[in-house]
Amino acid sequence: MDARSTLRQSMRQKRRALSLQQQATAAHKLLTVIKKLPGIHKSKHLAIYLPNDGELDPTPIVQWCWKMKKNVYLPVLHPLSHNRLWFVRYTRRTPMTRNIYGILEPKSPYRFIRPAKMLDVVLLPLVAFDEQGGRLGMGGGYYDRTFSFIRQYNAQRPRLIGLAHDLQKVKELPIESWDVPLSCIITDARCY
Ligand SMILES: Nc1nc2c(c(=O)[nH]1)N(C=O)[C@@H](CNc1ccc(C(=O)N[C@@H](CCC(=O)O)C(=O)O)cc1)CN2
Ligand SMILES: Nc1ncnc2c1ncn2[C@@H]1O[C@H](COP(=O)(O)OP(=O)(O)OP(=O)(O)O)[C@@H](O)[C@H]1O
Repeated sequence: MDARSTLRQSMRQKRRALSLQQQATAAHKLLTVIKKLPGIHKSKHLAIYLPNDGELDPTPIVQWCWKMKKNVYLPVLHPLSHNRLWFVRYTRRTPMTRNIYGILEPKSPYRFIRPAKMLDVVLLPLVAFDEQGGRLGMGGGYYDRTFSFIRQYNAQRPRLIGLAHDLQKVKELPIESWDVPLSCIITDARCY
């Protein structure tokens, strides 16, 4: 195994070891930090995710967005395009199904897709990060491929925000040429 996958395994194990109570506390602290982000109140279309594998739980943010009448979207594995994501509208009534990784996603997504370029904010889950902007995801390159247009066209939208538990911070990660730039990383403790 290379260094990246070894680190990925150990960090995933670390976050899975958190108790339900620790997860719930982290999720509520996260919402507090998110609400203070400049610009978040103006955003209308936010892509979020449903937690898997011990990830920092953004469901309080989903609830808050619904309450504030903001539109929430979830990543859906693209059925044709290799390792890319679609973003599909998510409401309390959306029928759900599990994807190949066992993660819940909206069923029959076709009617409610929003193009990635038309999202305001994307909250994406990280496996590890450093204070210099280096990051590690699950290894599929799904977000990198889907948002490669940001670097390509120097696009101002959407704003990508990485989410992770504070304990997923490492000293240094190499930045790869395909890594899409994040505007910040938010943990249960603070904003980097
Ligand atoms: N909550 C959540 N949703 C998400 C992501 C995510 O990281 N978190 N994704 C972000 O990309 C996409 C799914 N990507 C994923 C990539 C790999 C694995 C995974 O568990 N891989 C297995 C190996 C699976 C196999 O090859 O059969 C593993 O590493 O153990 C899960 C999700 C879209 N939705
Ligand atoms: N824009 C792209 N075009 C083609 N391949 C890409 C692109 N972005 C990433 N990849 C490939 O995807 C693979 C996974 O990348 P990496 O290990 O950085 O995943 P990751 O950090 O988990 O990404 P993500 O958080 O986006 O899922 C790499 O082998 C990389 O070559």
